[in-house]
Amino acid sequence: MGVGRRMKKQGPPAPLDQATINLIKKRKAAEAEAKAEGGKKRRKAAADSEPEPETKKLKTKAVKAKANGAVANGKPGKEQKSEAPKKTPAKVEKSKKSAKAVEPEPESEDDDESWGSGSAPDLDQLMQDEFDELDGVSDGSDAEDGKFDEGSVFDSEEEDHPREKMFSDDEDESDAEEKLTAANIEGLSRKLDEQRELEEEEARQEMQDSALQTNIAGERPDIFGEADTAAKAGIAPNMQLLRTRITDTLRVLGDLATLGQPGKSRADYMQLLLDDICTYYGYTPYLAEKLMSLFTPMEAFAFFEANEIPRPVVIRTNTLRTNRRTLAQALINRGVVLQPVGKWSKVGLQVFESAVPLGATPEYLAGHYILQAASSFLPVMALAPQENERVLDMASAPGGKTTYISALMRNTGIVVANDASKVRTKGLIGNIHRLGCKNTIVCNYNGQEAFPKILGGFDRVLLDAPCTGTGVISKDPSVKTNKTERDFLAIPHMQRQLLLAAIDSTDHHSKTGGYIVYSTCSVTVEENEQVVQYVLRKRPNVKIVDTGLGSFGSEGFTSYMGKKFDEKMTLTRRYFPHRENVDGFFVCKLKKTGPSPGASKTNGVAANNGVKSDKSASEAGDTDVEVIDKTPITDDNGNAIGEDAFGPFDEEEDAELIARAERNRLRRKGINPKAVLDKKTKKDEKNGKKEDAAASSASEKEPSTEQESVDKRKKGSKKEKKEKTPAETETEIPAEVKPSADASSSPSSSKSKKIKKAKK
Ligand SMILES: C[S@@+](CC[C@H](N)C(=O)[O-])C[C@H]1O[C@@H](n2cnc3c(N)ncnc32)[C@H](O)[C@@H]1O
Repeated sequence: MGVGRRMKKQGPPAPLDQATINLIKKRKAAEAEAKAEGGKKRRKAAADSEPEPETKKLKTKAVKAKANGAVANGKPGKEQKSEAPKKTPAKVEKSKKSAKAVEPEPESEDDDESWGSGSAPDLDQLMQDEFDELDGVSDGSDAEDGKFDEGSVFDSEEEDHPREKMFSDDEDESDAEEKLTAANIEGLSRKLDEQRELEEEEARQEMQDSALQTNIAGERPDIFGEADTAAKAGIAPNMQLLRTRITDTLRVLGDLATLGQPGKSRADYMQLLLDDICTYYGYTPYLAEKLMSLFTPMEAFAFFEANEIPRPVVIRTNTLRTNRRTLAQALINRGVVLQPVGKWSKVGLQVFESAVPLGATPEYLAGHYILQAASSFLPVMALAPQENERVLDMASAPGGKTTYISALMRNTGIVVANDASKVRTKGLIGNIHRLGCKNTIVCNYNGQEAFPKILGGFDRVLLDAPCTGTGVISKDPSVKTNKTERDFLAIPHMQRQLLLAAIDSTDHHSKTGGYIVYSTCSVTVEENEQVVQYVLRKRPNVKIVDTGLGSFGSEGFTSYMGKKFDEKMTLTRRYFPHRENVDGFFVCKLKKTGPSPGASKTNGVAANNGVKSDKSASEAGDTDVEVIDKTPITDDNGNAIGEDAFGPFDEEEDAELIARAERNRLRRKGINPKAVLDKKTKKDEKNGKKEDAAASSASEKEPSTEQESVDKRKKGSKKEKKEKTPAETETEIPAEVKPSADASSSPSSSKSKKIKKAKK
């Protein structure tokens, strides 16, 4: 298949370039200083290239504001960060690679820089390949793709749906890049400066690291003594000292035998590290421990650090309305400094500075772009929706992914955008209108209950599940303290049920699809691999398949804390702020291979298909989940067959028909059905509970009828008995067998309730 073909050729997207943003900020600060001192030549050159002096002033202000924002964001050590960005070994390594990657091609376009921190060893060559390939692909064709992988996914789709035909007359991509770069001359003029600064920073960091090494070499730092002293003093911790102790502890943990103090175990150091991280970064011990368990101590530190830094701002061109070149030009004219997010994506733009609010430009209001985190593109790229398909976005508000799906489908087919929150659907509807998505229907259901009961048989389903948000702490630091143990039980439970519903809503006979993508913006195993593992047990009719996102990101875990997961979990993808400089994300793609087996039901909805939950589900201690697989039944050619094409029989509907038949039967016998109803049931009937009322009152509230029935039963033939409907049995049941009759009535009752629920 085409999925991943382009990715193979062009290589994975490089991480977003935070270094460039940091450098721009630093450069601006230095620029201001230099100006105060009389100015520096190279800054003047940059100033000369600035077409509009007023805009430049504004930009400088914007940068300062940004820099201040960065300082204000995250309590501890912020000043330190803004002055000399703290670099973990991983970051230093990235910087090295970045500098190397950018260096050989000074004349190349901005893209190289924006992805210059890529970790791929032969990034230059990969970039070159990407660039070559762009010539054959139109700008608009990929425009819907996100900043990162969109390009590759989109390309993968092109084999079956050559979108370039629709948009190939947009422009020559190489020309577009050049024009864009020329227009964005300021960014280009900084390139060499930035490269040099990268190298300088790298050298500084190395010196700092080696100095630190020297300090502790040959001695065993008394880290615990420091901690005790501070604790005894009862004073607020000095953040600078705390940070130093964290790095010291990390070093000791790296060589415990040499540096560890006698009598102190690894666990002691880990506990100290955990405590210090909680104090320094402001996490609850519960969450800090959970997050630390995902990494080595050193990498955990890098992760916590990355959570203190905002991710790069990225916008996605909406190709339903424009193309990237036109958009970039328009924004540059407004004083936005940007560059293409990567050559493999012709729609993503990384924004470095903006003199105007990006959420209020005329282009924004006209729906030419949407502000969208780079990682948000990944699930949609993995979903790879095709034109003319039926796609369900099960938890869709505010619609970043929905609108992307819609655009990838070129406004063809149908996108059902659902969200359980009515309030949030307002934002969703706003985005759909603004971006001009005309193939999208919005609905407001609890995904667990509504699908596939109300609607099923989709070619593809995206479940971008509600989650704890541990991947987006830089955006929402409240996650550090407001997520409790209970959340980490309740939320994964909901995610499991939603994913089961997503699977059951997918048409495994789809000629073009049959795929489900599950994603979260959380990094915990409970919300990711464990959820997938659960549904693999519950639904043997799905398997994990390649996301098509190439080697970008890390593989999902195949084991965690003694738990073993499906070996294909390596096909799932994890993204981390400190590795890829994107929000933490998880993406898993599933392929449905057959109809869902009878399984279980959650949310207290009684099973109505008579199929019991499977063994594994019971073992897992889950409540039963009702499964109504509305996958159309088709012949070998995939053509729908007769009535079954609309799905299996609806037992709830049948129950209503049976109850009606019972009322008619009573009438035929000369009995007024209403006469057998007591006042209560009459009230119920008025409220629409006719079936329940008829059943229960006939069996319990009408002694004469019941007695008559018993007499009849005594005399009656076996044949008559056999002919009785369940409702009849219920009506005429002898007193001694009432319990079972009641039991038989209760599903009917619960079914009526469900009918009403569904109707609502
Ligand atoms: C991660 S957000 C979705 C973001 C969206 N996919 C986007 O790209 O803009 C999760 C969404 O799930 C919705 N949600 C929560 N519980 C749900 C449920 N049971 N069924 C459907 N949607 C639900 C929330 O209202 C929230 O909007």
